[in-house]
Amino acid sequence: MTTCNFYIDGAWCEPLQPGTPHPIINPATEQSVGTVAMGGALDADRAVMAARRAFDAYSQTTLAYRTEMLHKLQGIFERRYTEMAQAISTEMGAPWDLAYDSQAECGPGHIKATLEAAKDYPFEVKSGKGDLLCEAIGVCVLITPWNWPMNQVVAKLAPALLAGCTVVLKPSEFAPLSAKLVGEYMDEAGYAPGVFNMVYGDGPVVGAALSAHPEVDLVSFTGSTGAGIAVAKAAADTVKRVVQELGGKSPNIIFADCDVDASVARGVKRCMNNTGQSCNAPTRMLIEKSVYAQAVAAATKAGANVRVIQPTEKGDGIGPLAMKRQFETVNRFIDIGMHCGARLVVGGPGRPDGFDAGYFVKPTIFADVTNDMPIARQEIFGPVLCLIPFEDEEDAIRIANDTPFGLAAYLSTNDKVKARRVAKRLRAGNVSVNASGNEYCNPFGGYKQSGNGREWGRFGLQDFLEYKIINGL
Ligand SMILES: NC(=O)C1=CN([C@@H]2O[C@H](COP(=O)(O)OP(=O)(O)OC[C@H]3O[C@@H](n4cnc5c(N)ncnc54)[C@H](O)[C@@H]3O)[C@@H](O)[C@H]2O)C=CC1
Ligand SMILES: O=Cc1ccc(S(=O)(=O)O)cc1
Repeated sequence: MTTCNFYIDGAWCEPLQPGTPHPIINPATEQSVGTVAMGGALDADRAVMAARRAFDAYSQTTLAYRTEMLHKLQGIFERRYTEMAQAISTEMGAPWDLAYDSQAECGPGHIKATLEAAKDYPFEVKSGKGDLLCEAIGVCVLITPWNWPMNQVVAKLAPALLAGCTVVLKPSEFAPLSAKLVGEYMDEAGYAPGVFNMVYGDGPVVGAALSAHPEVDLVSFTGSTGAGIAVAKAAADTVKRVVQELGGKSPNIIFADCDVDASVARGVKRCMNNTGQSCNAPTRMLIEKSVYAQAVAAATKAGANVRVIQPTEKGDGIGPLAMKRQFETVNRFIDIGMHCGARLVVGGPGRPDGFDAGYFVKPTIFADVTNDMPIARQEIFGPVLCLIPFEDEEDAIRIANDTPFGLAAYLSTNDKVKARRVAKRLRAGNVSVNASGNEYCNPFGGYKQSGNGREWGRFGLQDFLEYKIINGL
C-alpha cells in the first residue's frame, strides 16, 4: 500500500491541515492500492511560500546551470522509465503498451523538446536601442489532471524550471502515483529546496487556494472547462496570469475522395485510444453523404474490433476508465445517445462481456447523429464516437466549427489543396491531415473554450517568461 505525501521545501511532509485521505483505486480491479494525503488552504500557503523564498536565488541562476539540471532530470526520467509506466497504468488504467510507449514517454519527450527550444530561444536580444529580456515570470502553480498525467505535468514543469520559475504542483488526486515519482526524481536531481513543491488536494479547496494566492504569479491549468473557469475567476483579483488547456469535442472530417475504409478505421482507433480520455480525441466523425453508408459499415467493423483488455495485458486495446465517476458519466451519455434519436451501431451501456469488475465500458459508436444532440456537443471523455453526415465542404466546415470547443480537428482527403483550404478555416489549434501526429516542438492548445495558451517546446517556454525592456544601457 502506497501513501502519497507532500513535497515542500526539499522534504517529504504530511499535511498541516489534513483532510480525509483519498483512496487510490486501481480502476481495473476497484481495489485500493494506497492513499493520498489531502491538504487544505494552509498547505497551499506553505508550498507557495517555500516557492516564493526559493525564487530569487533560482531565477538568478544561469541558463547553463538550469539546462544542466534539466539534462540531469531527463536522465532520471529515462533510468526510472519502467516504474513511471507502471505507476500510470496502475493509477488510471492505461494498458501496458500505451502506458509504456506513449504515456510514460511524454516525460522525457517534453524535457528534450524544452532543452532543444532553449538552445536558440531569444532570452536576451537588442530591441530598438534597448535590451529586451525574457525573464522567469515567478512562482507558478501547475494544476494537472489524470488522463495523460506525465504529458500534462512535464509539459508544464520542464519549461517552468528552464525559465527559472519555482513551482507548486497540484496533481490530480486520481493520478498521485506518477506525481509522487516526479517528486522523487526532482529530489534525486538535487534541485534546491523550494524550487519544486507538491501538494495534493481537491480542486475546490487546495486548487482554489493556490489560484487565489497573492504570491503566485501564474497558474497553468489543464482539465475541464468548468474548473478552468473557476481557476481564472479565483486568480482575477490578484491579476496573475492564467494559462488554460481545457476540453474538446474535435471533428474528424472524412471526405469522399480519401481511402474511406482506412481513414474511418484510423479515426475509430484514435477516438478510442486511452479509452477516449484525451482532450484532443476525434469524437465527432463528419462523413460526406456520398460515402456515408460505406463509412458507417467501416466504423462498425473497426469499433467491433477494438479490444477491451486488462491494463496488465500487452498489445493493442483499451483499458478501463480511470474512475467510477467517469464510468457513471460515460454510461449516462450512452443512455442519452440511445434516447435522443441516434442509431447505436456498436457497444452500448454496461461492462463488456467477461468483465465483472473494474470501470470497463464498451467501445460505443452512434450513427445518424446530428450536431445538436448532447452526445455531439458535450465532452464525454470515454470511448464514444458520433457519426454525422455532411453535404459538402462548406457544410463540413460549418458543422466542424459548430462547437464551443476548438482544440483539435482532423481531416482525410487525397486533395492537398482542399486539405489546406479546409484546415485554414477550422477554428482549432491543432489540425491533423490524413492521420498525421503531433510533435513536441509544435504548439499544443485550443481556440475558443478549449483554452487560451499554447504548451510544448518553445511555445510552452513562452508561458513562463515575462518581457522586460531595459533602456539606456
Ligand atoms: N482537457 C483535459 O485534458 C481534461 C479534461 N477533463 C474533462 O473534465 C471532466 C471531469 O474530469 P475531472 O477530473 O473532474 O476534471 P477537473 O477539471 O475537475 O480536474 C482537473 C484538475 O483540476 C483541479 N480542479 C478542479 N476544480 C478546481 C478548482 N475549482 N480550482 C482549482 N483546481 C481545480 C483538480 O483537482 C485536478 O487537479 C472529464 O470528464 C473531462 O470531460 C478532465 C481531465 C483532463
Ligand atoms: O490529453 C492530452 C493529450 C493526449 C494526447 C496527445 S497526442 O495527440 O498523442 O500528442 C496530446 C495531448
